[in-house]
Amino acid sequence: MSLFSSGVSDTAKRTALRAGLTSGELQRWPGAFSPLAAKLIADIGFDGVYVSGAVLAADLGLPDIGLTTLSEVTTRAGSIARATDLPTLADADTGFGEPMSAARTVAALEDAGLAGLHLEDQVNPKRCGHLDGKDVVPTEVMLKRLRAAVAARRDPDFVICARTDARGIEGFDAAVDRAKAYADAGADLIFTEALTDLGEFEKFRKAVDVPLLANMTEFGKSELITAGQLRDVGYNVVIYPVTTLRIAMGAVESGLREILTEGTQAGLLDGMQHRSRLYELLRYAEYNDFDSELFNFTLADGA
Ligand SMILES: C[C@](O)(C(=O)O)[C@H](CC(=O)O)C(=O)O
Ligand SMILES: [Mg+2]
Repeated sequence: MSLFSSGVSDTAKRTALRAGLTSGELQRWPGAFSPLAAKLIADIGFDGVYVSGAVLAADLGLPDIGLTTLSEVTTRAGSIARATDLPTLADADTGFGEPMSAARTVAALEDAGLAGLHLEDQVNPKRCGHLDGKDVVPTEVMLKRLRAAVAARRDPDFVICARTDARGIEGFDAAVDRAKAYADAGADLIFTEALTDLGEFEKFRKAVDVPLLANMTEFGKSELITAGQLRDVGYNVVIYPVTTLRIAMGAVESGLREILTEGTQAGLLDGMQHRSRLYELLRYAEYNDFDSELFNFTLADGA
């Protein structure tokens, strides 16, 4: 029975994530801004779920500048991970402090049912990797962060992804050098932040032999490259971190404006997720196995 939480064990999800990384197929992980969005991502047929730090902060009404705490991230990421049978990777920013905090972050996210996390080499306070003015710590400092994280891991299948923000600061070659050092320190996956175009993704792929993750965030420094192109150059994972939130908020904003001017939401019904689709995603009818009084209604046409 997997109504109340995922039917797939944490270990099986981590094994699935690792199998995806070595499958030779591009793994596609959209960001889920909520547990419900994670259910939709699985239903549509994606390979995994991403929990974005930027989205988690925005959802709390905050900018993505390292204000969110380990507890906030663990609680929300855990709720998202539990809502789906897919593996979920969480954005752990810089690890919420010094290396020992990065280690504790691994323990907390393992306990919360995540399949993996990523740690980045930015200084605190961090900022979005696609903004100017960010900075990175020396390689040695990031290696301490990573080694602490790797040492804290109890499930050997829990994936530790290292993100380098160095491309926009120290240049492409420095980013490659850092990626190699991070892989040597035990990172299973490298997040190549803010590369500019397909040529750079291709060059990065040729320069290292560890699994690579591409960030297709909108309105940033990277050209929006298709899954087919990323697959062809040999990338292993693509995330669409903020995309579902941007889509939803775009629709919410225009809908709110229409309600304000028209005085009704009647013209918006076609664009809405129908009540019946929501109930399908929530598996509402199956809760009847516990209590047959729960789903004893029929939905009115057009309701
Ligand atoms: C991937 C990212 O770390 C995130 O938190 O989702 C962000 C995305 C964004 O702000 O567009 C980042 O690239 O820094
Ligand atoms: Mg982030």
